[in-house]
Amino acid sequence: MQAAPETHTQDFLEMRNVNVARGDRIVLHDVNLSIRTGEHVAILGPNGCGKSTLILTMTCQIYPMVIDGMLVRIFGRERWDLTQLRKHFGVVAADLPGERTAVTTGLDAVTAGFFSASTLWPNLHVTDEMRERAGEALERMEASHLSDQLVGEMSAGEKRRIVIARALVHRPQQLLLDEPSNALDLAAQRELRETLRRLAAEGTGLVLVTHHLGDILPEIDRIILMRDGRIVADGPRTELLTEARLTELFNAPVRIGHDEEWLHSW
Ligand SMILES: Nc1ncnc2c1ncn2[C@@H]1O[C@H](COP(=O)(O)OP(=O)(O)OP(=O)(O)O)[C@@H](O)[C@H]1O
Repeated sequence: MQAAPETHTQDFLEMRNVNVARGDRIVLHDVNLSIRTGEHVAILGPNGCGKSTLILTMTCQIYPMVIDGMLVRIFGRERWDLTQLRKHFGVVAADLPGERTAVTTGLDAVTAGFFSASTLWPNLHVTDEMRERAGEALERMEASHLSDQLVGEMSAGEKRRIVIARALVHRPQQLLLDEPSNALDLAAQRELRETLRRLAAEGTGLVLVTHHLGDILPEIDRIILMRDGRIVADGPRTELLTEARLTELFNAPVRIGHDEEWLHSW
């Protein structure tokens, strides 16, 4: 059975006057941003411009500087118990979390997502409902056949499906993905795009950080361009995904090719 995402009537995100320091430097400056629940957004910008920091701020893994007028509201609330908040969106990390046993299967790795753990350590209390929902998440990723396969023996593309399934166990309505196609071969990139399109069609909002225009699904209509820790443009793809805008953003010549609704750059 396919699980529908949980529905939220509140905006996924509202940020006002957000400044974030890392180390002894301010790396996000005066960010103002709203994202509706279920909205699809791609964030682009040169290395080090603050994209991952912005995602970490959205997921409350990093906190902004406390200044007058600063606001971060997630699903309508400024204060969250983090364990509760994690149930409301899914975060697709670059890889599965590090430590696991030699016998961690696909189903174990996905079920461990309920505990933000790398595997099902003996002290974790796994309920039948958790196993069932982990099975549903694998099904949604068309990855049920990976349930019993050892994670250590999976290909990069197969592991990426497991990583996304983990992020889906709480049936989130918003999924945050930071460079999801990194290290994937051409077939696995294609699989990933098809997977994300399916999730988008089911109503899961995608917030995607990427360096590859090919990752920007036709469903993603809103583009945010960042440079030097600032949002420098926020608007429709037709206006922002142009050679002129990207050449200016990356300070280097960017050429864009079109293949129906898809773009690629070189
Ligand atoms: N743990 C850290 N401690 C101190 N500074 C950091 C840390 N992580 C990142 N930074 C700095 O914060 C700035 C923004 O980094 P961030 O990772 O958000 O950029 P990014 O746009 O995601 O880059 P990339 O495209 O290379 O992944 C960079 O100048 C980086 O050097």
